Amino acid sequence: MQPRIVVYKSLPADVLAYLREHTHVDTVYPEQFDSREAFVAALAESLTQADGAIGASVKIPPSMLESAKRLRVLSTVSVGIDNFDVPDLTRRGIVLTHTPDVLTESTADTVFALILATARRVVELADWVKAGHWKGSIGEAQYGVEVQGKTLGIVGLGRIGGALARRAALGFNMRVLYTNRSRNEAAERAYGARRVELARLLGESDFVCLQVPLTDETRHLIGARELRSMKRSAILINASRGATVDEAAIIAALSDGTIAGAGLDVFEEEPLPVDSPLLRMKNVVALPHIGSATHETRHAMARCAAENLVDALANRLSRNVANPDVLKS
Ligand SMILES: NC(=O)C1=CN([C@@H]2O[C@H](COP(=O)(O)OP(=O)(O)OC[C@H]3O[C@@H](n4cnc5c(N)ncnc54)[C@H](OP(=O)(O)O)[C@@H]3O)[C@@H](O)[C@H]2O)C=CC1
Ligand SMILES: O=C(O)C(=O)CO
Repeated sequence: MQPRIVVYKSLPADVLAYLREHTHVDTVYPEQFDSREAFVAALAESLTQADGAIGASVKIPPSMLESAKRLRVLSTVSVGIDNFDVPDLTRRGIVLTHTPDVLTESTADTVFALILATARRVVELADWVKAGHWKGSIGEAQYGVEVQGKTLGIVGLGRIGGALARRAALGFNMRVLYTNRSRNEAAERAYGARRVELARLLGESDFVCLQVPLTDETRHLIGARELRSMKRSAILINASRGATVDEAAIIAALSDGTIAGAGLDVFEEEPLPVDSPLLRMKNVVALPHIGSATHETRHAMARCAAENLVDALANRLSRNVANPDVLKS
């Protein structure tokens, strides 16, 4: 008998067809429900009958799994795994798979787009032109700051951080500093990246980019104190998860000139509430969590997650397992 799965995010037709070839598919999509609560309740109910599930952007806490006695595999269409309690999944014997690598380059592009957009005030000035304010030669009031030759601090130099370091060092002749718990020797060799303490990175960088996973250790890693230790001319870029930064602290720091600007792809609450002060700040470029959002990358992520699920259900997956300890039990 084919394993039974729940698909809780719409997937490209060919990926869904692939899943239907190998499994019995049930679907529960957010857009079918009037409220988020109703969707989550329906998902929890369908997990009770499922061997596996595939989707993204939904928190799946232990409480949702109490009655999911058959569940063996959760496949997230993302590299980030902060929607799950990973040790709890391991205790339950549930394999968690994710999609590293396939989104690395497109996400690094988004980060670099935020660096350039904030430094050169691209969004603010494009809006200024559209509003009919361009009536003569531009002057200092419209100048931005240089990116090339500056110092880039990467908090979390892993796969995406490495692709960012490559763009910065080889494309823009930037000096690269980073903080990781362990050294990234490949990035040190290839891009001259230098591992330093967070305090030094914050104090010396012109652009501080967060690319750490969201964990208990990294939640609110950047708060009021850290923002105060940055240069007043510095720009903060966050394309990791909103909660790696204390959003109230960043709003205060941007309002009082503690830092010069921010490029944000992720927020503590998503979608960003329409009354967020961030939306009224000229020195903020806010994006709707588009780090990996190209047609090509999103398709590759869906395909990767589907293959992860099918292979894990067949007990033949050794790649892309976020809790490899589960395979030992
Ligand atoms: N905006 C978007 O759309 C996207 C956002 N993301 C986010 O980016 C994150 C990173 O992805 P990816 O580069 O593939 O992941 P990697 O695991 O390759 O890189 C993460 C890096 O963070 C470092 N790190 C982890 N914990 C800490 C810590 N406590 N202190 C300092 N450094 C730490 C790791 O080094 P070490 O272990 O040595 O500390 C590692 O170098 C994802 O988890 C996701 O949240 C990813 C894709 C798209
Ligand atoms: O993969 C992730 O973790 C994302 O945030 C979306 O690509």
